[in-house]
Amino acid sequence: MNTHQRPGAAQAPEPLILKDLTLSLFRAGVNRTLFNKFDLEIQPGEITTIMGPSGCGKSSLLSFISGTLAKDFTVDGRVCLGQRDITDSPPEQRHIGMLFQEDLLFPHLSVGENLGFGIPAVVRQKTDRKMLIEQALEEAGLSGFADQDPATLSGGQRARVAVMRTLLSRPSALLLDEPFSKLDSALRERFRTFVFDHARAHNLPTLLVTHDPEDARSAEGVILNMPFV
Ligand SMILES: Nc1ncnc2c1ncn2[C@@H]1O[C@H](COP(=O)(O)OP(=O)(O)OP(=O)(O)O)[C@@H](O)[C@H]1O
Repeated sequence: MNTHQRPGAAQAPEPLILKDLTLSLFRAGVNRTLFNKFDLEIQPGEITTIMGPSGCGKSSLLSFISGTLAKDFTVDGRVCLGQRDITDSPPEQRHIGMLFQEDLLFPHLSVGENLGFGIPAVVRQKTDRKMLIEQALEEAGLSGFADQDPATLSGGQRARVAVMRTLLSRPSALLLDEPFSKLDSALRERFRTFVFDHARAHNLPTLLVTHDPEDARSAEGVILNMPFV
């Protein structure tokens, strides 16, 4: 798949940068440091993988980047998109796309409505919403599915809709929190390729967290192993 600028794309791609991140948790009288002066830079179109066992802090790192970290944590450090420091920005202004283990499609909306949900107003003004949805469905191999109820889709089809919905929101970076772990092995292989190809085609700096070495190998980027402290 070639890198391409999509209609209505918001801005030039920028690296995702973490500077001097220290993240700790105080619980039952004990202070536990998950990250200590951690630095990371992911260029547009690159996929970096962080691997580590359950509970080491992978999801917490993604929450810090997306602005949804719980108040229980003590944090120091900055997160930037290129020159833009977004550390203190509310989540909705960060434009960070996320994919999780669960596809989180809205059950009360059709497939097309799910896809249309996140399209930013600025994109809708410039580009026909229906055309964007149809284009996304085609890319997901789901042409003609717009009016369908998400519950009628297979797991793989739902997963592809979730990816396209995230991309339609025009994110500046993509965070992947074990999005492959609930899929069976044949589907997993194909879905990995689908996600990684799209992340690169959209020139997104992408951070994958996983405990599966095969996910990390397939991403074909830098692999970092936790714990770091
Ligand atoms: N809101 C919270 N309040 C207190 N502790 C939390 C909170 N969220 C996570 N933790 C703790 O922080 C630590 C890191 O959790 P996190 O979910 O980031 O790990 P993880 O590496 O993503 O694990 P997994 O692979 O199981 O998802 C764990 O000890 C967890 O219990």
